[in-house]
Formats: sequence, C-alpha cells, structure tokens
Amino acid sequence: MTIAVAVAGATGRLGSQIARLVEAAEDLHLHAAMDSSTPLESMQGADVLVDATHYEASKTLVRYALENGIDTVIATSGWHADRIASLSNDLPEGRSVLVVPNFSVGSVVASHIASIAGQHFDSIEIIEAHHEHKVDSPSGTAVRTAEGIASARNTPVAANNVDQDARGQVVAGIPIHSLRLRGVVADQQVILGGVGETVTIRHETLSPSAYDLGIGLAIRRVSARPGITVGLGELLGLWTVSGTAAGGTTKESV
Ligand SMILES: NC(=O)C1=CN([C@@H]2O[C@H](COP(=O)(O)OP(=O)(O)OC[C@H]3O[C@@H](n4cnc5c(N)ncnc54)[C@H](OP(=O)(O)O)[C@@H]3O)[C@@H](O)[C@H]2O)C=CC1
Ligand SMILES: O=C(O)C1=N[C@H](C(=O)O)C[C@H](O)C1
Repeated sequence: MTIAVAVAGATGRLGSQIARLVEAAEDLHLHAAMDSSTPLESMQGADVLVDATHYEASKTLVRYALENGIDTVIATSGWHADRIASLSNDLPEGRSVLVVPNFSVGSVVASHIASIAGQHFDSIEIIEAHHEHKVDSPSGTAVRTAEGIASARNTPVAANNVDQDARGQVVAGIPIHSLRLRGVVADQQVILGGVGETVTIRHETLSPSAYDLGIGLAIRRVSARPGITVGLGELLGLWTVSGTAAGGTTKESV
C-alpha cells in the first residue's frame, strides 16, 4: 500500500529533505508539498502529514490535519510537554500523532543515556549548539532531554542562581544554554556534576543525513500507533519504556 504524505515546510531545510525522501521511496507518495502560502486544504486526502515548520504555524497545521483524519508526524520544535498534553486532550478518536524532537538515532540514544545518568547527579546542565539559521531556542531536543531527565528522577533538579541572565533558560529545573554558530549542524552536551567529577554525554549531528532513517520510520509507522507517541526510542526498538510522561503523554522516550 502506498502512503500519501503531505509535507508542511517543504521549502525549508528539513521539509525539503523529507519531500525528497518521500519522492524517492516506492511505497510513499508526495501528496502535497506545502509552504507558508499553501492553503491548508491541500493536505486533504493525505494519509500522513509531516510538519516541519515553526511552532506558531505548526499548531494550526497539526490541528487541521487531525480534524481531517490525517495522522501526523510533528518534527517542529516547540511542542513541549504541556502543549502535547493539551493536544492529547483534543485528539480525535483513532488518530495518531508522533512527536519527534530529533530524527537521529544517535540523539535518541544520547538523550536516553542522559535520563539514566541524571538519576545519579543533582547538578545537571545542557549546552546545545545549532547552525546560525535556526530560528528557535532552546532546541526541541534539549527541552525534551531535560523533560526526560526530570521525569526519570525521584527528586527535582534544582540548579543554583538561575535568576541571573547568563544562566540559561531553565526547563524542568535544568538550565539550557543555546549557541547558534556558523559551521555547526547540531550538537548537544548534557553535563552532570558530582563530587570531584563531571560526566559529559555528547551527541553531534555531522550531516542532516542522520535524520533519514528516522524520517522514513516515522512516516511508515505513525498510523500503527493511535494516540500520541513522543520520540523514536520505541520505534527504533532501542528500549521499551511505559508510563505516563510529564504532561500526560501516553508514551515516553526522547
Ligand atoms: N525533528 C528533527 O529531527 C528536526 C527538527 N527540525 C525542526 O524543524 C523545524 C523547521 O526547521 P527548518 O527546516 O530548519 O526551518 P526553515 O526555516 O528552513 O523552514 C521552515 C519552513 O516552514 C514553512 N512555513 C512557515 N510557516 C508555514 C505555514 N504557515 N504553513 C506551511 N509552511 C510554513 C516555511 O515556508 P516558507 O518558505 O513559505 O517560509 C519553510 O518551508 C524547526 O522547528 C526545527 O527545529 C529541524 C531539523 C531536524
Ligand atoms: O533546527 C534544527 O536544525 C534542528 N532542530 C531540532 C531541535 O530543535 O532539536 C532537531 C535537531 O537538533 C536539528
């Protein structure tokens, strides 16, 4: 069976990559390649919407898709736990949403390792670096990593002096520091401080081709998972974690 795919953000960096992958796959059909001037109705008839836009646009695109019977892969950053919980409350019966903060396998693995390590350290901060054209900060991956670390712990993380401007944006008690640099694709370090030691868990994306595997998997598998799934961990078969995520999502992984 061929899956008809609408790509929102198809003129952008990620969306154009997704549209190329869809066009090249025999079992996928590019039903609509949407940019900011494309009417929402053009996604009608698609089986799956992949949203790779900006959060403000994403909110409208995603709700329209779900109301029109289209399962949705959300690649856009900005879908934090509370916003996912709100989407979950209004999710039409039978529809599937896969929120993917990061399509890269290495990023999923690194964030999961951080959630394990975070159970053994009370001092935790994240530094993320991205290309200079990234419009949002902190990155969706860093936010999800912080949320994942916090939800795996029994006690909250409480960083010191976070009222000072240079201490980063605090998510789930964890300060996130964002760099936007020419030459970088994407890079994240989770730094954990203990007594007389630190541990750094670092993932570097060297090329956007790191996203290819996860993009294909997300499109092909989203409709088999009714409800809201966060992250690719389970789909990649890396682990199975059940339970309720912070904010009430039904599946938990980064
Ligand atoms: N999950 C993951 O692994 C990854 C996620 N991302 C995330 O994907 C998102 C997009 O990133 P990137 O591709 O770099 O961004 P770009 O700025 O390159 O592209 C943004 C795209 O969104 C489109 N757009 C804006 N508003 C609308 C709208 N109302 N309807 C339809 N399309 C719209 C733009 O269209 P127009 O050309 O008309 O302005 C453009 O095609 C970001 O949130 C980023 O963080 C990025 C990489 C990997
Ligand atoms: O904008 C990007 O480039 C990326 N955005 C995502 C994020 O915000 O985490 C995923 C990846 O890091 C690349």
